[in-house]
Amino acid sequence: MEQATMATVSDGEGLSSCRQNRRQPPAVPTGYAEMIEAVRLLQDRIAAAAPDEELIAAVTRDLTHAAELLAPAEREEAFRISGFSEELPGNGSALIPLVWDVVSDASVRRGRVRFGSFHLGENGAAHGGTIPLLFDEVLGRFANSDGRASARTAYLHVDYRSVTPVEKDLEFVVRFEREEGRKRYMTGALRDGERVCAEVEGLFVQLRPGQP
Ligand SMILES: CCCCCCCCCC(=O)SCCNC(=O)CCNC(=O)[C@H](O)C(C)(C)COP(=O)(O)OP(=O)(O)OC[C@H]1O[C@@H](n2cnc3c(N)ncnc32)[C@H](O)[C@@H]1OP(=O)(O)O
Repeated sequence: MEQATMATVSDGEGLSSCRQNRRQPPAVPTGYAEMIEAVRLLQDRIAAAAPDEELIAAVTRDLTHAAELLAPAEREEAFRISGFSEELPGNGSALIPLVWDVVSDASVRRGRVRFGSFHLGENGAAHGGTIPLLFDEVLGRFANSDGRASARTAYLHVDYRSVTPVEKDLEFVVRFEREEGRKRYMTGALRDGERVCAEVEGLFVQLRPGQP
């Protein structure tokens, strides 16, 4: 049985990774980032398409074939790559809106994000559920950074200030406000240029030893 090891991974910017309590994921194989990009593109194309029956049948056949190819490569969570690889845009998860250019110091983290057609709600605006998804990801990673023990989201309070456009590069900023015992208080904002799209306040609670 493959053995996982505990490890701390540097993110290359002098900040400790949030992985100190997790098993180190496998190295990212050549071409993996491109595969996830292809999944993102597929999600966006499916969301944007109104295909006819012939095209639906062809796409279903090819997707089923791709799923069959991947089946033998399934691994336990500790050995998976998608969603766990901080070196990849969006951590290699096609669920999370694409996040990149992330820079941070001890108390502020900034980056860019792009919601695709996959995340569309209506009228060019991102679905309301995708915005807490983004915030949970970027606040959660920051809350778990810098050598801290694992903490989980206790609450996220999201204020939708104006519409969040899809297919446009947006900016986010996240602040590590304070730490009180096991509680880590975070805030954040998502902007389209000068316009505030959404704001968030979140509490992350450090897990007790053995807490699931
Ligand atoms: C490399 C890693 C990268 C990770 C990035 C992604 C991060 C994504 C994070 C997530 O999405 S986690 C998944 C979503 N969250 C959950 O599934 C959490 C489910 N809930 C729980 O597991 C527990 O409720 C939780 C761990 C959050 C808290 O339970 P505990 O039993 O440990 O807390 P406890 O009752 O002892 O409370 C500890 C303190 O927190 C406070 N607290 C807990 N929940 C609260 C709440 N909801 N609102 C306000 N305060 C809260 C509580 O009042 C108390 O304050 P005091 O110390 O001052 O007394």
